[in-house]
Amino acid sequence: MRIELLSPAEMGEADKRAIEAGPFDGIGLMHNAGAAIAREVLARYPAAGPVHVLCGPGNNGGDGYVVARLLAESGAAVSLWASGPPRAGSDAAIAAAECPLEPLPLADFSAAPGSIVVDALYGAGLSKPLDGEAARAVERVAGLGLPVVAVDLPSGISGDSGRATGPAFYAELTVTFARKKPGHLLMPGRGHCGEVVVADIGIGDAVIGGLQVRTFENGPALWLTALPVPDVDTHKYRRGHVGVFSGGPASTGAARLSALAAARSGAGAVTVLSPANALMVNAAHLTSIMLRKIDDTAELEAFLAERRPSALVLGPGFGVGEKARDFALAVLGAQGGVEGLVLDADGLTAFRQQPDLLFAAAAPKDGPALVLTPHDGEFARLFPDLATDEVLSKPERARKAAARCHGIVIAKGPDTVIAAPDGRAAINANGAPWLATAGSGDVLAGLVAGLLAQGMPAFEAACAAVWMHAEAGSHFGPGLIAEDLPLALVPVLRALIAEP
Ligand SMILES: NC(=O)C1=CN([C@@H]2O[C@H](COP(=O)(O)OP(=O)(O)OC[C@H]3O[C@@H](n4cnc5c(N)ncnc54)[C@H](O)[C@@H]3O)[C@@H](O)[C@H]2O)[C@@H](O)CC1
Ligand SMILES: Nc1ncnc2c1ncn2[C@@H]1O[C@H](COP(=O)(O)OP(=O)(O)O)[C@@H](O)[C@H]1O
Ligand SMILES: [K+]
Repeated sequence: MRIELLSPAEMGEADKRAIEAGPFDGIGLMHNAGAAIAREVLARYPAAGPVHVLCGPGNNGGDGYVVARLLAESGAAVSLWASGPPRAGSDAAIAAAECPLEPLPLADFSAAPGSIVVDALYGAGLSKPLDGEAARAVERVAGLGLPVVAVDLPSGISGDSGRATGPAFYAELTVTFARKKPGHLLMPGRGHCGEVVVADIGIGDAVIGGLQVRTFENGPALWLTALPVPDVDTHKYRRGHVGVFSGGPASTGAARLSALAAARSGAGAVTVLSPANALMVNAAHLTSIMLRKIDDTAELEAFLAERRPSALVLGPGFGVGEKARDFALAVLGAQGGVEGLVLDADGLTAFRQQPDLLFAAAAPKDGPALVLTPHDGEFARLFPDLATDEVLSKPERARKAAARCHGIVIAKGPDTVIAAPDGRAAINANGAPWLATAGSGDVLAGLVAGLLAQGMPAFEAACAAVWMHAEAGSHFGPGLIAEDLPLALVPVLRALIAEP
């Protein structure tokens, strides 16, 4: 799988370098792009009524002129609507000159029911919200309920951020070129794209490789080789030991969900670290998972020294306060052995007044890795300036947050972004809304810790956990509750670790 996600600027650069490298010049790439779209339209809508191709003034429109010509040559009934002529001397102007159809003014756009729309108004070059005749065309197409095939991106959607700053088409199918763009995976863009097909238009892998892209679609290709598989001669403590802090007697379930997920991920041993007053309730619900009393920092330090856990989860159901801060700082300051700390939920909120205290503690390079798993609300508590910066895309926010906290940030949601301080970012797109259920995040936190404990590098562990969690949830589907997720991980792991 080709997992790089190209920003519109990187796509422009790829285009330029591909033209320099040959064999295709600009109009050659445009012919390939138009041919790929025409092929998809003919394959998917073989009995289609009239096809209406809407062309903008740039190269996205240029692709549209190629599509219109090819569909007309194949015998389809095609109408061409343009918002104005392409710039003289551009590739789009060549494509328009090659197209025998006379464009009608976009302002007059109308279509009969049963028609299909090819949206070639704006793609990578979208620079402002759609307005005027383009906005009206979006409205009319939606009003008529016509299926839309988008060229590169549905017009109105930013390829960088997935945002719709104004009206935007809802496509049934989006055909993009060379690689997906972040806007195909980020919300609301993903919801506008329908199915996304990536067409090869002659931009080689070497060209993409030369761009040093730092944004990826999350999937096994990004981390499978780092996924821990036990050696034949392993023993349970070599498979990693995870400690999960429990809250008080009325809020212990979240920690047990994390603990179960850590165990299912393959950690050899998991211990719930419980305050004395919650030991009985935890004991009543734990079997393979161990239990230990920890009420203060001294007891925590004794546990770290004696039992040498390799990763810890702090936050689910824990309670917000000084104890959460003290424990997190004690884990981050632990000498040797601890691979990582996953801070979730209350563990994040506990630092809302003094986020710098947390970030400074995570700064030393030889200390435990810090992984933060905020949903939008928690993100805003730790990074209020980034959360309210309307210019930043979700990956840009997560990257800046990761650099600031010296840790991995898992910015959760339907389009979870995982970012590392070194600038890598992955966008996850295999989730489903069934995952939006109480306790689902607790399972994710445990899963990350389980992988960290087994020695997986933090960015890869975070990406793998997010993908497996989403895969388990979307396979399970309707009726999912968080208790189901740890067991639902089993078939996902089995498929990933299957013998070749
Ligand atoms: N590898 C590539 O980069 C290739 C790109 N191709 C096509 O080229 C497209 C990019 O072309 P362009 O860079 O010309 O960009 P667009 O065609 O997306 O936009 C063209 C121009 O419209 C103006 N504009 C943007 N948003 C507007 C708005 N809301 N209202 C009014 N005017 C607006 C901009 O100033 C921009 O210069 C891609 O999306 C793709 O379809 C293909 O031809 C094949 C190869
Ligand atoms: N609409 C959605 N589509 C896919 N995944 C979602 C959606 N909404 C939430 N999720 C995922 O579900 C989990 C919810 O975590 P969180 O908000 O911490 O809930 P909780 O605290 O109840 O466990 C996250 O992994 C998030 O990415
Ligand atoms: K488009």
